[in-house]
Amino acid sequence: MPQHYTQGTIHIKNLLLRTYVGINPEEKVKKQDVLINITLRCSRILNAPEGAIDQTLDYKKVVKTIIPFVEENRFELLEVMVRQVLDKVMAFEGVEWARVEIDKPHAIRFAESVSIALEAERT
Ligand SMILES: Nc1nc2c(c(=O)[nH]1)N=C([C@H](O)[C@@H](O)COP(=O)(O)OP(=O)(O)OP(=O)(O)O)CN2
Repeated sequence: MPQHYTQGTIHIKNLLLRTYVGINPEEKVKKQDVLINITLRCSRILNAPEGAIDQTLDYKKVVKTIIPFVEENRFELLEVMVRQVLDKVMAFEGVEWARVEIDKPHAIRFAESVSIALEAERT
């Protein structure tokens, strides 16, 4: 007996990319690691028939959109990168809600990492 699935989320975990991010002069000439975690809610994944990739949200398309966007652009404020990545995720049809968190490892002396997270909901 099929269940009544209530909520489906896709988690893209620890996508490790390199890009220019920072306000300091040396950060504008040397790429740094950024670690991206994305959680998105999409009802299409609740009942997509087996093999019917066209009836769900293809998480590979999300990843393959984010990778070039992050690696081919330059960012100063981390929150601007988060907002712009979140906008890219929300642009996918079927995404109802999403959270993007981006870590900048070793951004601050004595701290393992600094991250900023933002969420958005389709209204
Ligand atoms: N909503 C879903 N989307 C996708 C699913 C899925 O099960 N549900 N599955 C896939 C693929 O199976 C993916 O997991 C593996 O695909 P692939 O090996 O092509 O991904 P890579 O990024 O490793 O491939 P590249 O060689 O780097 O292009 C996709 N979406």
